[in-house]
Amino acid sequence: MERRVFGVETEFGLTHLGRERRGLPPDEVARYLFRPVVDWGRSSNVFIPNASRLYLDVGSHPEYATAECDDLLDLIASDRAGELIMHDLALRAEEALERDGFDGSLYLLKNNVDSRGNSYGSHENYLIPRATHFRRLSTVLLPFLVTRQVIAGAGHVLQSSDERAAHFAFSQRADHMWEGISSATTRSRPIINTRDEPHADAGIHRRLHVIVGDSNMSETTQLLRFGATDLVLRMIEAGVPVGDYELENPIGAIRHISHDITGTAAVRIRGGQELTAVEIQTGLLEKAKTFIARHGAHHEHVEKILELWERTLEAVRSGDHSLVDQEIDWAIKKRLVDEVAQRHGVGYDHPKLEQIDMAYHDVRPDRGLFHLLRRRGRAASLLSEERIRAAMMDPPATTRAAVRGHFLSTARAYGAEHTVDWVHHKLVDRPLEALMIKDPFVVEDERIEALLDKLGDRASQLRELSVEEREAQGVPLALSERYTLTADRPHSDPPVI
Ligand SMILES: Nc1ncnc2c1ncn2[C@@H]1O[C@H](COP(=O)(O)OP(=O)(O)OP(=O)(O)O)[C@@H](O)[C@H]1O
Ligand SMILES: [Mg+2]
Repeated sequence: MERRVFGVETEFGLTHLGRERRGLPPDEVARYLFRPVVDWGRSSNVFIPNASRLYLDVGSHPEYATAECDDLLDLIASDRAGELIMHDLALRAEEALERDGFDGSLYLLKNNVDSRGNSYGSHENYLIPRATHFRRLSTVLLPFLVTRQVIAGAGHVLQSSDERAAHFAFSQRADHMWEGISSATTRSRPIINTRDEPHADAGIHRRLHVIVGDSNMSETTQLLRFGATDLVLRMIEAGVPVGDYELENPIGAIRHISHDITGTAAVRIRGGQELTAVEIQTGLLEKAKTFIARHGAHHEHVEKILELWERTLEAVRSGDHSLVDQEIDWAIKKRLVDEVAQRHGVGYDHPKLEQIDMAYHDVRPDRGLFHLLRRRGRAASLLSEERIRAAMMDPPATTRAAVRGHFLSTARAYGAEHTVDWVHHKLVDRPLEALMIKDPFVVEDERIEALLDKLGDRASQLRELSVEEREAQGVPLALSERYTLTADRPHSDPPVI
């Protein structure tokens, strides 16, 4: 595909530590966290003005799903905005908890395993042509995803078990995957989920749902993760030969690879050959380089992605992790963990190191260890704070998210009850005029404008609020109103006779 739509869903871990007493259980804390969301949207499943989705299912892992993005930096900005939105909610929840007599600290972690061993996800969504051959997904994409952890894993301090001693692994998620490709999400947790919900024209497109990834803190790692996956998909879509790396046992392989930080663990390819993760990734990288040399770069970050991909593989191959220890999560984290281990003369089985692993993912900017490292110049970034803050409020401009954001903001300004999802737009008073946008690349829609026109004369009545005005609203920034009505509400109460 020339242009592709991307989206990431992040589930967060939540812990409340009481100052004197035990903290509240996570599901209760999650309800506190989502109180402003429910007040704002009367539901714990809402689309917010930046066109992304906030969602609290039963249980305790609040989720943020980015709006549809067709630009990788927009995608990373929207995902990072999600962290700040959750952080904003966490600060308010902490205050509310305190008011109710539950003093203590709330920890919101963008990671994939809690201290009790539960796993939660970071799901990627890629728009792909319906015609993409399923077989190529299992022969090329699956081995790519199984081995991708060596370039994009978040790193993990694994405690000792019956089978092995405590050690540092590439991935948090690898030990929690149970199947290669399947339509189930929770029970068997597959690497690629085939549940067919394209949120697009099902005759043309599919939404590829990848649920194997680790949540990343590092923006550069995210660029590599999404960018390299996009490149592999492009080669699959173009039908070019990419080599056959179909794995004999993808789930055995993903664990085996994760647990061997030297990158030398070999996995068996169907047919008997044995290859290491670095060899498989190098094979795919070389094909991608050739593909780009022949077809040209399709966006401005391709060169950077290829360069970082190569350098990361070199870091694993040579054992010289300093090649990427500011850009790739597992290497940034490992350097920190190793320094602490050395300073205290302890091994990976020491609880302190497990704590550091967790604290790396703390989204709180003034407490999280990743953020601390970034401030100290030990972790690279790609985006300015302004861009991330803007992404908390504004939808991406180049996909239908722009229409959704505009629809939502306008309907709210008029106090008109409405419902939206990825595809639908409806004013509750006009149920017969519900509108669908199946093409995710649409950025304007006359039908929606006409529907919104029925709310009143927008040109003279709506005034866009400045960021300062929106900040002054006393609600989380992501939930602030974008417009105010300059005239009286057109739908005022009916006259009393
Ligand atoms: N046509 C599309 N192609 C690719 N991604 C899409 C498309 N439409 C929406 N997306 C993205 O897919 C993600 C959908 O997230 P959502 O959590 O709603 O889906 P889900 O995981 O299938 O549902 P649930 O979490 O309820 O099981 C979002 O990040 C969104 O931006
Ligand atoms: Mg989801």
